[in-house]
Amino acid sequence: MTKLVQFGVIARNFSSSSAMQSAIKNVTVIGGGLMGSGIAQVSAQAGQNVILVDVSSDVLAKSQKSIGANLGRVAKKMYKDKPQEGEKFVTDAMARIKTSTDPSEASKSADLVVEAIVENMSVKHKLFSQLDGVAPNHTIFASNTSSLSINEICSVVKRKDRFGGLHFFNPVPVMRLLEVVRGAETSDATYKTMMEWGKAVGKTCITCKDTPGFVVNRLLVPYICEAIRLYERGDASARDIDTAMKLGAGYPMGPLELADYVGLDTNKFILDGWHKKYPDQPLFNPIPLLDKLVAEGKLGVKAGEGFYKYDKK
Ligand SMILES: C[C@H](O)CC(=O)SCCNC(=O)CCNC(=O)[C@H](O)C(C)(C)COP(=O)(O)OP(=O)(O)OC[C@H]1O[C@@H](n2cnc3c(N)ncnc32)[C@H](O)[C@@H]1OP(=O)(O)O
Ligand SMILES: NC(=O)c1ccc[n+]([C@@H]2O[C@H](COP(=O)([O-])OP(=O)(O)OC[C@H]3O[C@@H](n4cnc5c(N)ncnc54)[C@H](O)[C@@H]3O)[C@@H](O)[C@H]2O)c1
Repeated sequence: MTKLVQFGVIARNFSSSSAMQSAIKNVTVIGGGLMGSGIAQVSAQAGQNVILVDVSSDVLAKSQKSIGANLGRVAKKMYKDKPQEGEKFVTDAMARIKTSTDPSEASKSADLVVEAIVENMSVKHKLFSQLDGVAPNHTIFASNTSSLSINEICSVVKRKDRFGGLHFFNPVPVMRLLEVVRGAETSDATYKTMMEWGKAVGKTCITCKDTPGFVVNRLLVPYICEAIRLYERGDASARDIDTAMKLGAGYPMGPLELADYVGLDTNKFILDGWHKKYPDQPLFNPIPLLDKLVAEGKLGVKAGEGFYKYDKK
């Protein structure tokens, strides 16, 4: 029995110039959280058929709601004076997204599988080894990992030449960068297809080696961690640290606001993983305050509280 559920009522034909530039037509996104829902949205916006997968149907329902709202924001801008066309844009994109709780079933017709599940090597291994046996031969596998090694993630699959990293940024519909990560065995053809697909979904792509944090997170995560340490020492208030970096360095968000936005659990997963691998690097040392907040369930915006309090969505 198929577990695919289509949302959006009317499926209309869609042709977009961006969709024509990519060999990828069918994308399966695994993980329907913060990142997966954004990746599903930009893929559908670009005219691709998307299956969004999560273990939780509640998460999928929440994703569906947020994708609808975010598409509405995009449509408002794109079709300022043409609300009917804006409405059609939203309906068409929504109709291209199906949801599923069965990763194997959902990968059977995929040209590309983008994984955006929890930042944990053994959970990612379990998923990819399961999918390797069921996805078609030509299917490219990609991970949206923030910090784990692409070579290590793909060690469990046979298709190492058809595996790479596609690292998006939060919020996916807004952030223009995509880091395309080449593993040791990623083929030229796979790399080229990933770059073309990235452009087709509207991103500016850069090429990264499989090094910890690639480019952005190798710089950004130690910066966020230093801000948490500064706050933990009592050197300044959270508000003042954030104001300082917004007004003094021109960042759109301060580091503690950004930590809440990314998710304190994700920040902790990244730091713990790097500390384990590189115990002599003091920038990667554990931070007791971060550990405490995560243990208390204060994971940031998504939990309603982190360094700050938020309205629960
Ligand atoms: C850890 C990981 O591996 C890597 C990461 O992802 S690190 C995190 C990277 N991300 C960042 O650094 C984000 C930094 N923050 C920002 O750029 C900005 O604060 C922000 C874009 C999130 C919000 O901007 P802000 O001006 O405060 O709010 P807001 O006015 O609501 O949004 C700005 C625009 O984005 C749009 N927008 C915001 N969120 C959106 C979403 N989820 N979907 C679609 N559009 C969205 C708004 O409609 C608005 O558009 P407009 O200016 O044309 O009207
Ligand atoms: N949060 C960020 O700013 C950010 C930015 C770039 C990359 N990333 C990376 O993207 C990935 C996802 O991060 P997120 O912030 O979206 O996390 P999230 O917690 O918002 O979402 C993860 C989702 O994956 C689901 N899931 C877990 N195991 C699964 C499985 N086996 N099969 C299907 N679904 C499963 C969970 O139910 C959850 O809904 C992580 O690897 C993270 O490091 C995060």
